[in-house]
Amino acid sequence: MEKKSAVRPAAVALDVVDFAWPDGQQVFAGLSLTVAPGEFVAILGPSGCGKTTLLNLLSGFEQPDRGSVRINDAAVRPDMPELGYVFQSPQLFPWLSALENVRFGLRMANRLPPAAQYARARDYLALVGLAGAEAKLPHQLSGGMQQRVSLARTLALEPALLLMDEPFAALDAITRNSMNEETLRLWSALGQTTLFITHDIDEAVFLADRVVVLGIAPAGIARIAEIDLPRPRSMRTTRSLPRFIACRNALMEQINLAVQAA
Ligand SMILES: Nc1ncnc2c1ncn2[C@@H]1O[C@H](COP(=O)(O)OP(=O)(O)OP(=O)(O)O)[C@@H](O)[C@H]1O
Repeated sequence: MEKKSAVRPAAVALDVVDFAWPDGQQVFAGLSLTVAPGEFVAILGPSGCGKTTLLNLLSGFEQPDRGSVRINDAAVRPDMPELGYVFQSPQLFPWLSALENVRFGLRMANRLPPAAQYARARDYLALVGLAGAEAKLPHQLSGGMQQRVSLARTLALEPALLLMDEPFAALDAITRNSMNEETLRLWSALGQTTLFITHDIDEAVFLADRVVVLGIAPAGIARIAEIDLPRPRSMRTTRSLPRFIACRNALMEQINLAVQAA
């Protein structure tokens, strides 16, 4: 697929980050992680280990008590144009068409005249496989299609860093598999740095260049696994590779150890 944009992917650096909630619960102590421009990193870990908190720190919604979170060498702020988010629920406006939902972010960013906003919104809807669905309202779309609209809305802003918080957790297994392939197709076309939170070990291994396993808070990073499976990846071939199976079994073991250690 042809590149749609000249996204310059962002570098991410968390440097010895401490974070506790106001009630005193420590989630991270001395957490450090760097993500290279264009890298796809999955964050995996048991429930309550701090995955969403980590994303909130990376997006500047929460501030560390100590240490720093930097995007392209600048302290992160929630309004940075580099940042794009995709959440578990598509969060579409029910009264706006698919096209207007995608255009919404562009309208808010106010960087393009209206005709160019519509052109770009159409482009990104087509890119996620929804050409022809422009006029549909969210309730006329399946769950998977709604999540595609949400993805198109975020991608249309051409973020340098895409933060995805369990984006496909609410979808059925078949739709989820096709969204995983779609995510890789879009990532290789657009090239943005991506951090993808998931509970699902297979999903993490299938998608990522590296999988970061978090232990129960405040353990921080329990393991970082390099996933050197060949790209492009597909469900059918990648998931049956012996290396895929070995990698996911090793990660499963690691997560079990993290849970037992808590
Ligand atoms: N706003 C908050 N105030 C106080 N504690 C919080 C808050 N949000 C989360 N926590 C606590 O911080 C810890 C980490 O929560 P977080 O939601 O980041 O975990 P998670 O790994 O994303 O969990 P899950 O996989 O279940 O979504 C948990 O113990 C949680 O109870």
